[in-house]
Amino acid sequence: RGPKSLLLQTRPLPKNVNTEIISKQFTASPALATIEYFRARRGPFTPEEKRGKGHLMMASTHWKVERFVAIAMTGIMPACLFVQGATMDHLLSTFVYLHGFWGIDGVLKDYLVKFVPWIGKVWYLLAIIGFAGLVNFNYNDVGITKAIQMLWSL
Ligand code: HEM
Repeated sequence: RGPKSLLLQTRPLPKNVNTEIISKQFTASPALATIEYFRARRGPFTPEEKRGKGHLMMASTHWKVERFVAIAMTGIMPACLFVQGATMDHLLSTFVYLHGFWGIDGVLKDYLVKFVPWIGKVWYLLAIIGFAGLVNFNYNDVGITKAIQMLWSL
């Protein structure tokens, strides 16, 4: 976001913001500001951002959903070996795909969006095409579990 980055803004925060609670506002020399520009943004976040303005859910709720999905995968992965079929294939693909999607999405948002603002749209497009491919594979081929087993037995 260049010089408009929240980190580099010097305008005062709204009166209702408790600066003891949120991160200190950034003020620095141009040299330090350049270094700061290349760091991933970890705040200060505006109250609107914390509430998840423009998003479907609060960031903390999203974080919990991500962890729920990651933990669920530890059960779904071995379960697929014992209970096989289309339902398990779709469950496995959906959970692993969601996890991988959010994982990469987070890395892109933390490190790349700042330099390539449209990268998120490319990622969403790739992700939709990729997921469609997986669903197609589960419907019209041996399914993801069987495919992994076949790969292992090579
Ligand atoms: C049961 C297996 C797995 C578990 C329990 C698991 C768990 C986790 C957890 C807890 C995180 C968050 C780490 C953090 O925020 O500090 C994470 C990040 C991530 N995971 Fe997994 N994961 C598993 C398998 C996978 C697989 C199969 C993929 C690839 C599709 C994957 C891709 C990622 C990515 C891209 C990140 C983000 C890395 C980052 O932020 O630097 N994970 N995983």
